[in-house]
Amino acid sequence: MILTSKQEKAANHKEGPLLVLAIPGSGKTTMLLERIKILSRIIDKTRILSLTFSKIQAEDMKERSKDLKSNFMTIHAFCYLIIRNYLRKYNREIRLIEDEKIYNKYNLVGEIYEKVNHYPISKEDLALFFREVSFMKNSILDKSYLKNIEIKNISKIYEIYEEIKNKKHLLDFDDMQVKALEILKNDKSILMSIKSKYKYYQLDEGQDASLLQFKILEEIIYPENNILIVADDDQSIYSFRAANPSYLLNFKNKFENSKIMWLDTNHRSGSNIVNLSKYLIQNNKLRYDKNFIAKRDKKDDIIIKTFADSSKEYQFIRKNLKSDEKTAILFRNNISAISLIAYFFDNDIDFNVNINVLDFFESKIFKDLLSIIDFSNDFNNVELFKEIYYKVSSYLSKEDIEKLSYKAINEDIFDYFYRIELEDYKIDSLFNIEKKLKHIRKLSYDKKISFIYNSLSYKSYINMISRKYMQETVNKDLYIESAINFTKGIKTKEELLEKIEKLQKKSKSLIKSKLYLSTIHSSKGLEYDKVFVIDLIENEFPLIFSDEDRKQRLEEERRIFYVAITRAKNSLYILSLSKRNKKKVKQSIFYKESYEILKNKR
Ligand SMILES: Nc1ncnc2c1ncn2[C@@H]1O[C@H](COP(=O)(O)OP(=O)(O)OP(=O)(O)O)[C@@H](O)[C@H]1O
Repeated sequence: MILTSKQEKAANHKEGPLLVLAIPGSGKTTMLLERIKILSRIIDKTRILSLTFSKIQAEDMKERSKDLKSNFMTIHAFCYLIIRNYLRKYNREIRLIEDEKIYNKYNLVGEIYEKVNHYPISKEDLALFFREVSFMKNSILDKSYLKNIEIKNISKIYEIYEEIKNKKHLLDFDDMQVKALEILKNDKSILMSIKSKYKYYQLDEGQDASLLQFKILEEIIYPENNILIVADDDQSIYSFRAANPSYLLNFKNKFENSKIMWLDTNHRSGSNIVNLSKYLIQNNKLRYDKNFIAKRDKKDDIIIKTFADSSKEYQFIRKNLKSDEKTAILFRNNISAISLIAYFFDNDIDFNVNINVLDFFESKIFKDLLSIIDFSNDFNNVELFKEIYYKVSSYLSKEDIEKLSYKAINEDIFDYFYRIELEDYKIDSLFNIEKKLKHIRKLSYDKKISFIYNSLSYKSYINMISRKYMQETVNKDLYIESAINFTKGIKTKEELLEKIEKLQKKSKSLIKSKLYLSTIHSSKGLEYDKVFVIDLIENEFPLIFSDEDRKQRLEEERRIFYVAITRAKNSLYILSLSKRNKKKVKQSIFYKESYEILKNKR
């Protein structure tokens, strides 16, 4: 491969700080790997440290550099290395509680929450707790940040969590970074040992790094500041994880003698894809303006289409798959994968999938639906009834429910309510619910779900639930459609669990297929011959839950779409639907913007 003059100039950079701002496919990673080769003529390769944000990217770099025996690491792995040095030096022990089976951070916070609030924490609050604490630590904010988070007694829970970790020498991933910075600042000998190990530093995907991560870098590169950072502010899609691209906008002031260079030639995609991405991202205002040059001669194709429903969309995808092309089907919501997977299962099409499929089956909506179905087969079950009575408009109060403690174990809940004192309107609603639940017993799971949603008032309940379930409320039709598609024709719970297990196994297995199903976030940094960006529907993509910072959020969503379309080398498909769960839906704003750009062939 012959490097362009700009790539060559960047790859030949040696001393001092350099920021390379680049467009997608401009060979950032290619240039970084070339730079290792060039530097290794004057220094041992192991003295060059290449850092990146995600494991997938670090693996990709390693894979692409095969025989370049250099150091490629995620920032987290690097922090772990610093901590290991520290532990060895002081003969101490620290335990990671990130993914330990029994004693992990989730169990620990769960226990603390229950002690403080006297009831168990919900799955959603647990995820929110760690998301916000991580954001706070990565942004180097103090704990007053937590005051505005909607979790009961969060500050107290946080303090106890920190105290226990301190006492028992436990660390989670975010602590690892905080601790690494603390060690570098306070322990000169460890700092010096790291400094003497490496001479040149490179950071890929710099737009994803947080302030805390930049501070760690600053400590180790000082005073030579031999750092090369490559970044594309238009591909910054991790603001929720405290990515801080504004640090880079300040690069010139931060480092004396720093240089900035631009890589503006796209070597990946054909000219149609490059042009579309160029004009599309210009709809964002908060960005560096850039040049876009399309280098490849090979003709590329862009197809933009709207289908009546998702099954038509899948049929179209299937018709356009070729087994010898590396192909990605990319989506904004990981829930989008569920129906697609069900379709591929039914049609014996092999694929790789990199999402945690269990998230869907553990989601509130899916669990609620299963509880209602389970109760329909077991009218004696008080525990199940307590979970569902307010989700199917029974009008029963908490006091009514408490009376169930007087019910005989084998007595039917409905019969019990009919024989005790209860208002007429409640009795009427119970008659109705009983009749409908008996009706669904003989239906297959997909039909049960459709009936529960439409005729058992679950739809009204889901519209009213708390803001914490915004994802479910906003995307309720996607959830229901996915549940219906996945359970099509399934008659028993055993059959359903079997299918979920099969899917789980599949998501963990290594397959030779060239077809990848992925969220857009996980596709960053990667490339495919053919890319389908699916489900471009208003409300589903952009996915914005509140009006707060709407403008910025929309720009971040547009960057996500931009990452998706710039993964394609030869063919790009932009696909939308006119119906979701049999309801009319509108095309995403990004679909419309793309359509306009393509129509005007600017
Ligand atoms: N000088 C070049 N000549 C020909 N092909 C090149 C050149 N530089 C890079 N490429 C090719 O272009 C594609 C994109 O390169 P690379 O993945 O390094 O880009 P990137 O800037 O890291 O992309 P992104 O930011 O979109 O992830 C790769 O297939 C690579 O082999």
